[in-house]
Amino acid sequence: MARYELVKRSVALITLTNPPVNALSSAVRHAIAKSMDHALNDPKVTAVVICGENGRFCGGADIREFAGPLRGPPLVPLLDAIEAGEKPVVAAIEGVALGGGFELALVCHYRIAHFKARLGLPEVTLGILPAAGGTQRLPRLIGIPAALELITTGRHISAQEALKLGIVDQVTEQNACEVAVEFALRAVAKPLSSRRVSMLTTPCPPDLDGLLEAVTMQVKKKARGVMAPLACIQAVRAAATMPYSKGIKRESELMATLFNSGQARALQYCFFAQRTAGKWTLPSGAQWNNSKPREIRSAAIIGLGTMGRGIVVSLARVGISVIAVESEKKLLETGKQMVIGMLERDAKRRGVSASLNLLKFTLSLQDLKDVDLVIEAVFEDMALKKRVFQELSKVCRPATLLCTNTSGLDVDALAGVTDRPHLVVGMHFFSPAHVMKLLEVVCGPRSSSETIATAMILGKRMGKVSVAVGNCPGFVGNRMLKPYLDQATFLLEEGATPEQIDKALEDFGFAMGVFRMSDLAGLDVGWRVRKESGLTGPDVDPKNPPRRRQGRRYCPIPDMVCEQGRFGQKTGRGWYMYDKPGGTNAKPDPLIQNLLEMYRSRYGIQPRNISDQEIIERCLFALANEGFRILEDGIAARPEDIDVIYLFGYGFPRHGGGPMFYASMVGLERVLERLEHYHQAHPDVPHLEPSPLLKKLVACGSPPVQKWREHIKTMHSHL
Ligand SMILES: CCCCCCCCCCCCC[C@H](O)CC(=O)SCCNC(=O)CCNC(=O)[C@H](O)C(C)(C)COP(=O)(O)OP(=O)(O)OC[C@H]1O[C@@H](n2cnc3c(N)ncnc32)[C@H](O)[C@@H]1OP(=O)(O)O
Repeated sequence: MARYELVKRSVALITLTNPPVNALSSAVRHAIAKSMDHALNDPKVTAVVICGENGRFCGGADIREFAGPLRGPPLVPLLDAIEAGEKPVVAAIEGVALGGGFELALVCHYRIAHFKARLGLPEVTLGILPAAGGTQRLPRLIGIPAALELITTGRHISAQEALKLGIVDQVTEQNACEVAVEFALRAVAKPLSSRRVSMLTTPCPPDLDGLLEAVTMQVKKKARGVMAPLACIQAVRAAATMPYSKGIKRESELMATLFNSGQARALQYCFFAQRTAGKWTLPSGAQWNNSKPREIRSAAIIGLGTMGRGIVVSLARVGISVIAVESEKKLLETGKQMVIGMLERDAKRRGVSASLNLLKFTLSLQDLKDVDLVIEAVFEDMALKKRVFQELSKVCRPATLLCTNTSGLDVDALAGVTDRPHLVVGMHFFSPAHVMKLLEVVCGPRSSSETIATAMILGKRMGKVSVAVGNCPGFVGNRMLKPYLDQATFLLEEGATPEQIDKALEDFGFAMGVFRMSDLAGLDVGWRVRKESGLTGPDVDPKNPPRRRQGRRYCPIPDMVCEQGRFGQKTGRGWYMYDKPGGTNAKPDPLIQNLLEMYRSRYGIQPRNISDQEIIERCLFALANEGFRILEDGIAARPEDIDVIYLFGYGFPRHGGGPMFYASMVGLERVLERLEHYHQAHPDVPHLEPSPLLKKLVACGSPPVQKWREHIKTMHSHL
């Protein structure tokens, strides 16, 4: 767990050896304590260097240990002892120094960083705070404003920024351990008192209260209802107003309030869920670590609408040559100018040059014959997509992968019109595709493991979180959206307003309420889908009762809104009104109020007061209920995948963990009971009927999310 060597005859080199990130597990803490004791008591040793094996200093505390009882030497006294030692200790930071790893570096008397190293205190992203002295030492070292920013955001910084801030003493392009050993030899016999960060006086800004107040407001606005950043601010205040000995106690008290909180559990779950999601498996045994992806050097995108443009940018900025195809000259020219603008702005922001030389724009599919992979991003129309895939089959070389960006159509039906169904896969990007991190990789029954592996790795290369899902209408994300949207519109019928529903969801932590989100996405998309599926429009049988379709409750209000030409932000009117078409400032619209009132009186609905609790329960439990069905159907392999999709694609708050984790946190028994209650009240809404898997899990004692898989007996996995 830590290697101890004597180098240059008098320097003790302590190397943390806990792959992959040298996390500070109890065994590592024990080994550090033992090694330090040895070094400080060996008269041959004049200085100490601490580094990490495999070019990684330390990724912080072992997060997996947080779920169990605390064992091993506690970190704070261990780190205090290193700082208090009478021999100079130098941290040789390569790779990462994060969280507890950064706090370990802060107790060393000197810090040498490799120029590629990254440092940071990301604890806040895990729902906790840097509780090994980080909130007390960093402000003393770099001042309150900079420390506050780093601690409340969890942002990683480069070695160069760390040098500028005064966190590290030297940045090197050479081997950081070797440089640190030489540095340590030079530090022998120099006084250490000024190098003990906990002994420094925190440089205080003139208006400390004003600054803390401003940061508190900022944090509350950005992360509504999230506890950890607020606790971080209080801990930093202690660093400014208390001696270290008291400040560290305050840090520990604040940590105690966070450590076992639901938010911390949810955020730590998200950390691992995100990493689990990339580990796809198929019933055949093929999986992420035994399937070889193809190397993709060139790609083509068909369609330069909003999605197509975002996909071109995502590919080009990671060095893939892209041929972009449109059907008309004018559309091609407009798309080209927009892509170039997006790439230039993106490059400017990242301080690199725009990779415009990788782009080619064409009207001819014939130009695609040599590309490695094609992503179709044309209009959401099955017949059109089929024509494109047939054409691609003829044009592209036999080994070219054919992908579709459909948001819910049958991927296998598209595969069926090609000469290579095994090379067809869905790559469902989320709008705007160059910004949103989620990629659903839709595995058709005939998609080969090599095809899936290639799409998954390509997503990762583009900086996306790729999740493998099965092929069914709407896949995972959009399939679950339907019951969620339905509940929101039923609540409108019953007496709620769009603002009330959105506020309840935003207070819960969603980036945007359901109606604001729909306005942003465009209301016409769903309207067209409903018309195509016979739910609205001229094809609806007039004998249909007005608020029922296909044997279940149906709310026509969204259709009525669209009939008025209100398609959301793009038309300046939707569920809300905006200053202008394309405006983003949503204001309640009295016309919508009128529409709702007229609608209710027309159907004799007596509006009632609806509580926020009912809004949250009906929307979120219906969402999770569909998630359970998706697991039963084998469309998602595990609840973590569903949660990751909702976290990265639909703005579900991370501190809620995702719909499935949230259901488990509320308690499956309670979710079941509430769904039964609401289904009894609304028997014509099948989505409220508790799914068999939910019932089964409750019958099995409501196991934790990570164990649900053991209870899912899927006969026909789509993965
Ligand atoms: C009433 C009760 C009172 C209780 C008081 C309790 C007091 C307890 C004392 C606490 C002291 C606090 C100490 C400290 O302040 C707290 C911390 O340090 S929290 C941890 C902070 N660190 C991080 O957040 C870093 C997390 N890791 C990363 O960001 C990345 O992994 C990385 C290091 C940048 C590397 O990225 P990649 O190369 O892309 O690799 P992966 O991310 O895929 O990771 C590989 C592998 O490693 C696992 N892993 C990574 N970090 C950790 C970790 N810190 N602990 C455990 N495991 C980790 C990751 O899950 C991957 O695993 P795999 O998927 O391969 O199984």
